[in-house]
Amino acid sequence: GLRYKEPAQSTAAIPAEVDFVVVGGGSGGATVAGRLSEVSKWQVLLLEAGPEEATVEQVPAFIAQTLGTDKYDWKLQVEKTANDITGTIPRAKMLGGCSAHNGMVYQRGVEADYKCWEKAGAKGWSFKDVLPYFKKSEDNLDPDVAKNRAYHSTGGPLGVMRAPYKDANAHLLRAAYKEGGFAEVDLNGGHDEGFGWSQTTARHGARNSANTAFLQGVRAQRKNLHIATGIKVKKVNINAQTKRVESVEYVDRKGASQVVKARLEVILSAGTYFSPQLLMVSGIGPAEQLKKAGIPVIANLNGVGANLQDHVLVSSLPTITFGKTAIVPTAQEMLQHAKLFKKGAGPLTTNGLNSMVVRTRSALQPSSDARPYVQVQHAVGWQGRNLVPYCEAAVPTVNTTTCYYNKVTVSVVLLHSKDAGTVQLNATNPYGPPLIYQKILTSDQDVRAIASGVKQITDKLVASKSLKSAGAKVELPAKGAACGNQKVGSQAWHECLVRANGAASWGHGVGTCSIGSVVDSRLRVLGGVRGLRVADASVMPCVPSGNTNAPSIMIGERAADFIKQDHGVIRANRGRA
Ligand SMILES: Cc1cc2nc3c(=O)[nH]c(=O)nc-3n(C[C@H](O)[C@H](O)[C@H](O)COP(=O)(O)OP(=O)(O)OC[C@H]3O[C@@H](n4cnc5c(N)ncnc54)[C@H](O)[C@@H]3O)c2cc1C
Repeated sequence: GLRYKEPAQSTAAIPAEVDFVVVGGGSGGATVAGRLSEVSKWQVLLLEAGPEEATVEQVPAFIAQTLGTDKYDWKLQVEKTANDITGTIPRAKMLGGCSAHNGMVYQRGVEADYKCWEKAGAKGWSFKDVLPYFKKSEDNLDPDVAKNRAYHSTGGPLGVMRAPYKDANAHLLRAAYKEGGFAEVDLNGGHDEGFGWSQTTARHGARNSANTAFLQGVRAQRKNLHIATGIKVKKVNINAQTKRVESVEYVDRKGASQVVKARLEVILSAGTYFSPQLLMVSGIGPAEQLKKAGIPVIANLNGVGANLQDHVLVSSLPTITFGKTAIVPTAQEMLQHAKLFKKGAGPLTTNGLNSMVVRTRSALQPSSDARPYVQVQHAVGWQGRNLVPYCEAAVPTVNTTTCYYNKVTVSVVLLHSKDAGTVQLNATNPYGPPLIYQKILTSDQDVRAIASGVKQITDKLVASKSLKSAGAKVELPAKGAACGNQKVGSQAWHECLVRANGAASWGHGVGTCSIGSVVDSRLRVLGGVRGLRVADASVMPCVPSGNTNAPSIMIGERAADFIKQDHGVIRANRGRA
């Protein structure tokens, strides 16, 4: 019932000249392109390096199918440094960008996050300023959530809903967090701390990426919207005298270099790792780096590639093995699930235990910081016996067991770190992958804060009567050899485990083209450059206290409004254009 078909690839011709070129069709770019193309007199071209969105990812139970694949993932490598953690960073390479393969969790962050943005120079980006743009996109499909009109709205292009299906183990987890003293709240409804069924970017039980929300429905009708996938942009051509953007250079499907002229503006939405690289190869960035790579300097902006902030997932985590296996379908039931999915119901509509989110302060985070430092999500897994996995029967590329599980890893995440990393140009191969230097757990403060978060959550789960009485077993994080002399379960033991077992990026990198140092508050590139903006996660000066897709889409919404205002299409106001 679920035979998988790859989407047809676009062969659209690329015009020689347009009004706007948007580079990158991810959360920010798809939103900008969709919104700009509402103005019928404007010719808008969206260039995306990856293919069309992988349809398999539209089934929430199959999230992460495309992670690590050559076709749909950039598989970025982190550079090795003496005391830092290396590894790969997943980054989607397809229309929809990371919104097409992420965990679907919809979070906006908290008010204090946007205070941090304003403090960094992002004037006019307080929570009060950005809320209308979150609401502008939103079509909240849960009436009990949507009725809170101060925070939510309906009718926007982006479906937001809780997964319609929750299995028995998810309910058990809910009981455990309640018992642990967490308030069950709407984490997008003005509450900094608490827990709840997570809101997800979905409609009718299926994923709603920025592509399916902002482009898919209008693509065929809008003759002024040109979308070309499989097209990698090489650089932006900027007049060295006037510093005005003239055109975009890209590699066509046959591998030849081509140029498209941008009459009004170019908007870079290639994401946190590629937007700064594109600026640098186009002559905007730290002069020293550009000179080393032989690139003529148009604007010496030291902020380009700096301030890389991310959420950090530690490796030493508690696990819960449940007494019962959730969702073990027979062949007959699998077919039933496929039929239910078409109606927006059943187990295929859930992103697994990603459907439960906890956000809290760490007991050992800096007390002066109003932002919560700890978020908890859950990664399901299988432990025990062999079986023919459900997902594997349905789709060809599978690396998940979301479809059934008896075990969950409690994913504890550090939301704010002391140090920031960098994205740098590779002087010997400036057009190849950029050099990524992360700063993960490089300070004692970070280790203390996250170890305390793991301890807080673990202690509550271990003490949970609901879990115990249902036969679930909570196991402490695996013991590192070096931690034997610490008391098991103590803060010192948790800190030791965090140091011994390491951590990784949670895929939420931001900040490398920050408002205030690379772009101004209207997202225009600084340094006297004209006709160039950045609109994606890279402009966030501080990483939000929550997943970063919704803020990236909000940035896309604002960028489109700034452009419409600056070109006299709408008046300078907030909310709907
Ligand atoms: C595995 C994973 C799970 C995540 N889970 C969640 C979650 O559950 N909830 C959440 O809110 N956030 C999540 N995130 C983060 C969130 O999805 C991202 O922060 C957000 O999508 C970033 O949007 P963006 O527009 O900045 O970049 P992207 O969405 O990455 O878009 C950039 C696009 O530009 C294209 N591009 C790059 N270079 C070029 C070029 N030279 N020419 C043409 N195109 C180019 C890329 O192919 C890509 O499509 C997750 C991220 C990952 C990686």
